Amino acid sequence: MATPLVLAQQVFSALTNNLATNSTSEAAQATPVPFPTDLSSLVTFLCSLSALRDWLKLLVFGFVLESLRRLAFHFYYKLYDSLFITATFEEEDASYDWVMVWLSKQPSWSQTRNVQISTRNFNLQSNAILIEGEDEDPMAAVVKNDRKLTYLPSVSSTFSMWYKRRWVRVTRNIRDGYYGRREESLELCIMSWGNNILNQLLLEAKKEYLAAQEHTISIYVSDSSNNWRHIASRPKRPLKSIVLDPGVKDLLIDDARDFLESKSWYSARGIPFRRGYLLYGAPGSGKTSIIHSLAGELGLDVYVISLSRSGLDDTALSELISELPEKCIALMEDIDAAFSQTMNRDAQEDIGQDKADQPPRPKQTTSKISLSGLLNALDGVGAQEGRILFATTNKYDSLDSALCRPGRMDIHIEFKLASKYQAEELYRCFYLPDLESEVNGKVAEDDSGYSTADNDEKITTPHVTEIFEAETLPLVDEETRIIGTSHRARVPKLSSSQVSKLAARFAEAIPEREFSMASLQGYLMAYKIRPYEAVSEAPAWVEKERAEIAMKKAQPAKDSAKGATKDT
Ligand SMILES: Nc1ncnc2c1ncn2[C@@H]1O[C@H](COP(=O)(O)OP(=O)(O)OP(=O)(O)O)[C@@H](O)[C@H]1O
Repeated sequence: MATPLVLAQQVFSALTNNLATNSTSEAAQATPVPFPTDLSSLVTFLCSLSALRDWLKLLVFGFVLESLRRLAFHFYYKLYDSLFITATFEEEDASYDWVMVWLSKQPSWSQTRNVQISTRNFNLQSNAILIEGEDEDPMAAVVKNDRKLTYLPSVSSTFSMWYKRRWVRVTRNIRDGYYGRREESLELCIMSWGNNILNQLLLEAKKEYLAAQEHTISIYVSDSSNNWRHIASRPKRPLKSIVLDPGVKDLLIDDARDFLESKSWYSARGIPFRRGYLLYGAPGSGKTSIIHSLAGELGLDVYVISLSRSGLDDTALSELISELPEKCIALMEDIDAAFSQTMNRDAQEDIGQDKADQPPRPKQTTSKISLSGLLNALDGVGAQEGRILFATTNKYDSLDSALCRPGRMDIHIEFKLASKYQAEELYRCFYLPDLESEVNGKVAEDDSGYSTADNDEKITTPHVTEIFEAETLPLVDEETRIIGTSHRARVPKLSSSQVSKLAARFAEAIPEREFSMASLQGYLMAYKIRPYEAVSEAPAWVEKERAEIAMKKAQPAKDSAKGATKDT
């Protein structure tokens, strides 16, 4: 049997003979080359083969070339990194809006030859962004809050601009995200050694944005991918415009303010820095309104957690709550509605036990949230510190006591139907013009809502209704009937003592705790410019409403009686 050494020698001699045949050297053909036995002679031997030598040269040359290329790129990126700061902003992030608004305000954009013209307001109230000269447009003065035009960087193109004597390259990209969704991003590349310039730019953009948002609150909801998404900015509602029983508003605002200032107190005692308020009671009594108003007063954004959102389960809810920012209002409206069955831990046992003589009714749930999932999300390890939770419900008694206990819901406030006091205050809110000026920080003389009519002396007479009768909408023709009041009509100028007197009379006509504030507001809206009639016609309205409510109550009884007759 041939040993490996013998085999190697045979292969070697075949190879050398072959190489020798190809070469022209006769001598090489005649004298066989001895097989090298040590390493150095093997290398010398290999190098003596010219083809192999060429391959080796090529290999070394390629290696050196590739190394040089890599080195050059390495130094290029190093230099680029130290010369340029690159920042990317994703569309769903708030910082994207800041920078877009900031960019739209840069004068250099109006000089650019390739821009996108947009009417998007980036969640701002209209006039925060606008193109030069738009304010001088006479049309803009008439239609005050129309959509303003802005210059924006066009998509997928690159622009250069100067910021504080630094060269900045702006690129706006669009790519296809999940589920075919279009995802936008913005890239700023600033030529600067230090990071400070990026911080300055961001601070400037944020400051400008927040200044423009001063009179608004931002509302966020969760989207189908379980991310918080900004959906709207609403004007702040003045606390004054919400009429609650005496002391309720003060209690809420003082408590929330004190909580926000007590972070160190909580951490010193190891108590989770969270506060929960449960507002319950009659529909249309101002629960949601006071929450939005408080958000404005405290300068917090509102994050609406819709427990009945499809696809929301315990894990997703936990994730959502843990992603709340520090210091915000989390709002869970109609907390009972996520669970169509009675919302307590013994719910399973309750199923079908409403009526002993009937077969159990299968109860449907629209939500995948369980009560324990909700409780864990509210105060589990992932729950955000510093948040204020507001939950509202019309069915207080159906809530589980675990959900309502202090630590989760620290303060429970009942909202009842309107008292006489609330009716009186609501009337005053409606007809006193001061409130309007407080909201906008100026007197809105030409706003149709509360501005004065130029026929003062006529209006203050007791026969004022006749004047306004003439201002209501005329009949267009014989057949067309229009019900309502023209918006061109003006409310009469009333002194505060007159309003007080009328408000007291109005409150007299409204029964205690029988109607919701929302229905009273609806009634007063119909008499927006007729304060005297709002008072004189209130008793008739009360009777009409009572009759309607009685009829609605009687209807189900009638229907079931009809059903019973049919069955027999
Ligand atoms: N106390 C109040 N003061 C002033 N306006 C009120 C008050 N209560 C209700 N309203 C008005 O009624 C409307 C409905 O109010 P809101 O949505 O706050 O009631 P709610 O109690 O949250 O009702 P629901 O329980 O049905 O959600 C709003 O337009 C609001 O302006």
